[in-house]
Amino acid sequence: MVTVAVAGATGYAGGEALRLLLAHPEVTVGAVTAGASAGDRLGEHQPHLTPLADRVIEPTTADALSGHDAVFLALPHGASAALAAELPSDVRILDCGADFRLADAAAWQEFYGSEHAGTWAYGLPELRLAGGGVQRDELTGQTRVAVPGCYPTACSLALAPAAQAGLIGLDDIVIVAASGTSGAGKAMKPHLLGSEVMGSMSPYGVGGVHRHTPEIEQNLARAAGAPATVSFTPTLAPMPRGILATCTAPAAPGLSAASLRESYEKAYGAEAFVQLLPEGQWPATASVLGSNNVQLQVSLDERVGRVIVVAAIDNLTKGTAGGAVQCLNLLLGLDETAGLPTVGVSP
Ligand SMILES: NC(=O)C1=CN([C@@H]2O[C@H](COP(=O)(O)OP(=O)(O)OC[C@H]3O[C@@H](n4cnc5c(N)ncnc54)[C@H](OP(=O)(O)O)[C@@H]3O)[C@@H](O)[C@H]2O)C=CC1
Ligand SMILES: CC(=O)N[C@@H](CCC(=O)OP(=O)(O)O)C(=O)O
Repeated sequence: MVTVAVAGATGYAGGEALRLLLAHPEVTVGAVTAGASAGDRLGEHQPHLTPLADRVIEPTTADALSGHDAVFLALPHGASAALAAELPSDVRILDCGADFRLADAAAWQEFYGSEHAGTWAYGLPELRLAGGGVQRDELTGQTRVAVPGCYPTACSLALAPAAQAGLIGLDDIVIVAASGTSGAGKAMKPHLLGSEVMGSMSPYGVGGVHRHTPEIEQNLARAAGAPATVSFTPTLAPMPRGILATCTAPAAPGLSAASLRESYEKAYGAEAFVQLLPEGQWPATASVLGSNNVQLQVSLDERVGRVIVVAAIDNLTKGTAGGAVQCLNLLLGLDETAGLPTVGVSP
């Protein structure tokens, strides 16, 4: 058994990590830590995590987190670097925040407005890479992993096979994605009040300013082996969980619908968590909730010459905590699927 501590245990990402870790056959949950809620019982904040209801939340310090085989950091952006520096180098750290996701320090500065902390191995195992590789191979032997953002998980897995195979143009990629409100975390924000969100959908971060834009571009450039530019527009949907990403790009000259589909079958046919749906069936967030699955459908709009890929994930499972557990399994040499649900909870 390995012991895993969770920092940010009272938040949405930390809570989902604990839900999954409690069901993991090789894991014992160690320290649970947070910020202002330190000293409370975990059950006051995460009543669904019944086996841990009486655990007392500890302050988030290196002392509380050290002595574990692995640590999940589910803290606000900017909190990870200082903590990670204080933890022994052999402790596996899975950072659910953004601090170490980008390789380009200038892009970090532009989109996050702070000093770049560095770059860790990127935790999206199924990401296809130029030259025929796959990101999972780069995770073996690592002790520090940057878990992807929720939108980049859905959007990158949607378009990477086409980018890798040269089936799309890289300079006119357009993505519109809807997210459930848990993507924004638990902290109170006026635009997330129930009366603002229920029964309404609205865009935010419009005009190329959302911080996931450079992360998606980075992933697609790695898949294609050439720079990619993305117009990304997120929208807020009146549901607690789920992301539905509609991704389109110019089709390469002469591309047929059959060869497009074939390239996705080839890329993801052996993946446990990525399912290309049967022709005519479209992804829906309700079909993936609570599971670590990514459901995809591809189409060729021959009239305008564009490839369309639609992807659905649960932002808290595959989009954060499930992705982190998947990476933990790889770091530990366990079955990549250990402890991870592939069955959802619809409706
Ligand atoms: N929600 C999502 O879908 C996704 C989230 N992420 C990332 O995961 C991380 C956590 O997000 P999320 O769970 O949504 O956020 P929440 O706001 O729901 O939770 C934040 C957690 O961090 C703790 N915390 C806040 N400030 C401090 C501090 N100064 N010191 C120690 N602990 C602190 C909070 O504890 P307390 O209760 O005591 O305040 C809480 O446990 C973020 O980096 C986010 O970007 C990544 C992908 C998707
Ligand atoms: C609905 C909503 O607000 N979603 C969040 C994305 C959450 C996510 O993936 O988080 P990090 O990159 O912050 O880790 C947003 O758009 O900022």
